[in-house]
Amino acid sequence: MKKFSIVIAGGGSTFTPGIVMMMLDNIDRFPIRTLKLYDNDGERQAILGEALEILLKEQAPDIDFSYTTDPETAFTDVDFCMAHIRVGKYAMREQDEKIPLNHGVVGQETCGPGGIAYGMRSIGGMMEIIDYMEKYSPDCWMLNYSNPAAIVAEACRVMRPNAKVLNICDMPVGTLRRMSQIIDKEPKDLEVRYFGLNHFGWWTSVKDKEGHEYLPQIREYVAENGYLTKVEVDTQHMDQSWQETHKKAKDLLAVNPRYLPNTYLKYYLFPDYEVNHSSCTYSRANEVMDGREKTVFTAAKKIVEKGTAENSGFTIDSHASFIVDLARAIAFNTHERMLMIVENNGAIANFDDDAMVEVPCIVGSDGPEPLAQGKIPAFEKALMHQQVTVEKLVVEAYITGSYQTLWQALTLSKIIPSAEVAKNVLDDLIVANKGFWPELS
Ligand SMILES: NC(=O)c1ccc[n+]([C@@H]2O[C@H](COP(=O)([O-])OP(=O)(O)OC[C@H]3O[C@@H](n4cnc5c(N)ncnc54)[C@H](O)[C@@H]3O)[C@@H](O)[C@H]2O)c1
Ligand SMILES: O=P(O)(O)OC[C@H]1O[C@H](O[C@H]2[C@H](O)[C@@H](O)[C@@H](O)O[C@@H]2CO)[C@H](O)[C@@H](O)[C@@H]1O
Ligand SMILES: [Mn+2]
Repeated sequence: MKKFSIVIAGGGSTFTPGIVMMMLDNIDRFPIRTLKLYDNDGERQAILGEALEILLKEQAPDIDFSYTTDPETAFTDVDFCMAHIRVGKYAMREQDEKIPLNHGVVGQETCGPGGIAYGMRSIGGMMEIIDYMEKYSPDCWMLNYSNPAAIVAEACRVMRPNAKVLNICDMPVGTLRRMSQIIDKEPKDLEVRYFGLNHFGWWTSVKDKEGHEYLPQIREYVAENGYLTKVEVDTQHMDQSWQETHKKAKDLLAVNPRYLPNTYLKYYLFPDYEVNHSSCTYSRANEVMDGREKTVFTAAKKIVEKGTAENSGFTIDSHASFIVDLARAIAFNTHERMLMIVENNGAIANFDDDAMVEVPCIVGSDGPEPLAQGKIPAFEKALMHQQVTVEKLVVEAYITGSYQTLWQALTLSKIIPSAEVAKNVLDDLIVANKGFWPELS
């Protein structure tokens, strides 16, 4: 079988060790000859790079491993770029969450003003790595899960329409795993129908391969418990705040029992509840810095200190195996059915063609082919239209440098109560994001 050359962009990410371990776990399905880490923060990346070098020498000595901050070295001779960059890192995520909260507005990584601020930072970073990929390895595909994926995907559509970038999110994968636990099945036994935007959608069907529909059974469970399951396989997302998120799906279902909701809809439908249950001084960014970031970087330092990765704290991020499924779909034309963020073009019959939507696709060597999801009802359609317009305005504001357009984007966000609050939040975000956003006028 062909062996592939991979670069991980955002090599210093908290997810890098888990994803490398997951790739090693899948090496028979997806052989690797070269693995490179690329980051623009050499110091942060080196901590993980040194540890992974030791681990790979022990567990996969045939793989040519390296880490670099030099784009040419990183992007030359690569087949796939797995991209998970966070422009501004956790320090800026903290600002994205706390600035809106100080104005009484939801502060969240990818939704509402936090997501808009993050989007304005991510667009430049993403275009930069896409350009490196196209310059040094024109045949390479980028599998992107850098956030905010909805805004990044729209920016790719407008700014790099021909680039080989596939935008994907792990949330539908994680939620399907919870659903499969609820009905005592395996995710691979199930086939779903789904429509929406990234972090903003609904499952309309969950069937087994024989065609049995499980949506009513799952709905009954979610109406009582949300997606909180009894057997926990996802240790990372059992922090208190994530438990609350999974539970809150119960209230989302009460508003709209027709379909099964994406958990992040809670930020749009229950913003007042979210603000009342958030802390302006200790947000999710703090939870992650004190949790996942500390755990991963402490484990890396220990490996380097001991000179061995035996019994190391690095764990396989097995839920991320969808990344290998996606790479295999492209490399081996497997026609895997996956939820992807793609240009609508009729997949949702009564929604704008040029909207970036999240729908099931069949993925082969030429990329994703969206599956038709038919017409959607008025309630979901109106919510989606409002949100997708926010995402489009953010990209327009980035390109034109228009303060007015970004103010409109914030004003239109369902999470923000008025144009006045939108302006106050925007003015604080501009100060905090100096050097990361284009100058607005
Ligand atoms: N879509 C999904 O399903 C999903 C799931 C989990 C995480 N994520 C995303 O993955 C990314 C990484 O998350 P994390 O929590 O591990 O963040 P992190 O801060 O630990 O890692 C991100 C890394 O990106 C680097 N970086 C920033 N800008 C860069 C640039 N222009 N070029 C190269 N490297 C750059 C940073 O230096 C940092 O080392 C985030 O965008 C996060 O939102 C997405
Ligand atoms: O707050 P964080 O940094 O821990 O997570 C934010 C990410 O959350 C989503 O991904 C979750 C997924 O929903 C859950 O089921 C589980 O499997 O873990 C994932 C994160 O590893 C979301 O899709 C991402 O875009 C967010 O970055
Ligand atoms: Mn996501």
